[in-house]
Amino acid sequence: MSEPLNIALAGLGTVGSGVVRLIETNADLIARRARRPIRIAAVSARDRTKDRGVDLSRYQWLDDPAEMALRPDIDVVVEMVGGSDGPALALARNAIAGGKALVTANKAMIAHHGLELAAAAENAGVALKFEAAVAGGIPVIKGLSEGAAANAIERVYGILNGTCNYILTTMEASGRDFADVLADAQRLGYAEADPTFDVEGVDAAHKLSILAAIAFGARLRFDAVETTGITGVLAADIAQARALGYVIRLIGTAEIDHTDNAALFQRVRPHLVPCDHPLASVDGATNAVVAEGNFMGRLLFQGAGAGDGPTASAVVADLIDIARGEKGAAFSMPSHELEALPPAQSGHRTGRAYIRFIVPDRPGVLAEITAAMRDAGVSIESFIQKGRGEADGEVIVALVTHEGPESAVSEALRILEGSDSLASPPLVMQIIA
Ligand SMILES: NC(=O)c1ccc[n+]([C@@H]2O[C@H](COP(=O)([O-])OP(=O)(O)OC[C@H]3O[C@@H](n4cnc5c(N)ncnc54)[C@H](O)[C@@H]3O)[C@@H](O)[C@H]2O)c1
Ligand SMILES: N[C@@H](CCO)C(=O)O
Ligand code: NA
Repeated sequence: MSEPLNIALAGLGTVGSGVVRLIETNADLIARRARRPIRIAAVSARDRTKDRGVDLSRYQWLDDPAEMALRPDIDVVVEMVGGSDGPALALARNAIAGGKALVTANKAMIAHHGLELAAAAENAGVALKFEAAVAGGIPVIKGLSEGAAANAIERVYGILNGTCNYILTTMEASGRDFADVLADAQRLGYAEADPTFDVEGVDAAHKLSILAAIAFGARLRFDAVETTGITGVLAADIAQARALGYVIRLIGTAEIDHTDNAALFQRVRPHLVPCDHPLASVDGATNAVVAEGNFMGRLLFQGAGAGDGPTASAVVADLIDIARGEKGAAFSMPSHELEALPPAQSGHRTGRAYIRFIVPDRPGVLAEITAAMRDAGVSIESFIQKGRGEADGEVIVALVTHEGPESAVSEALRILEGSDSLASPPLVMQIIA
């Protein structure tokens, strides 16, 4: 068998210790499939004494991961520290500049600096791979950039954050509180170091921007993802949606808008999903990605989007590719060939929407809401008013619109803005077709 692929691991948390466990457990089959062994040459994390459930005594410990970039005996640096900038980015830049391949699970870093790192890797002639960064263990990057490579991708959308999906589906099944369920997701190792990235939709936006770049051959534009998280979703919304035949899921959607010149639409937002749609049965920390291509039709990728084992599986798959000598292009084509597409206007879009208001329980309120809808040209399909809401004297009013332009819904909400008939800003969720 050939020389081993020597790797250095930075970060030994949920993902890093999963990678050590996987490489140790499956060493033989990995060596056969990679046609050479994968050998851990050095490891580094903040705290050497911490019990991680893996025996690290046989690996060289580096107090400073920066050393990895300089060591001639290391072929690949595996970054599992996290954070868009700081030590992770410094390590990534130095590793590539030092001629090492880089494997990372860090979607925040790739979303912010992926184009720079890809260009640096191309110049240095080394691989940059990040399968674990999008939808954890699901090989969706490989699926899109290799399996679907012959297609023009028309749309890519799905459930991209395990923490939010775990929270929404657990709230749905148990009626438990948001905060209580979030604490569980953190305990299970699904949540980011800063869980606001999960619940505010930022983590899903990181992943969506990476997927969109690969799917459409577009320059990555994380800054242009329209992002709303799940913190505004009430137990009452979950119940209303259920009564109407839907569940609520945080969905990231990207597609090319051809209304004027080609533009890139990217949005993360809670959506209503019909109970018979494949995404409705995706629960817990499971992720699912749907990709629609002009020859392949609709593909559905589904699996564990977070957690040590599945994420490690994706990291080590990247290492096996590198061991086999497959460099590939980080975003499926050379970074300078990615097309610079402007962000699309969401008002061009059409569809049905759920709009929820919390209103004072007094005469005239419903009339004001329906008048605003009429004046903006929004046609209402159904309307639910539910008993007393959260606070005293307030009720929850939810409506579902007929198919129509999103710009009309925005106009209706603009008319209602600041009205004393609304106790708080309304929540709008699109309905997945
Ligand atoms: N947890 C998941 O399910 C999951 C899934 C996919 C991707 N990711 C990504 O993987 C990365 C790691 O996530 P995690 O959940 O394992 O995080 P974690 O907090 O469990 O582990 C981070 C590790 O990095 C080490 N570290 C922090 N600062 C360091 C520094 N300056 N130098 C050296 N080591 C340092 C910590 O000691 C720890 O070992 C993140 O980018 C995350 O977004 C996580
Ligand atoms: N925090 C992320 C981890 C996987 O990327 C999630 O909950 O999906
Ligand atoms: Na993946």
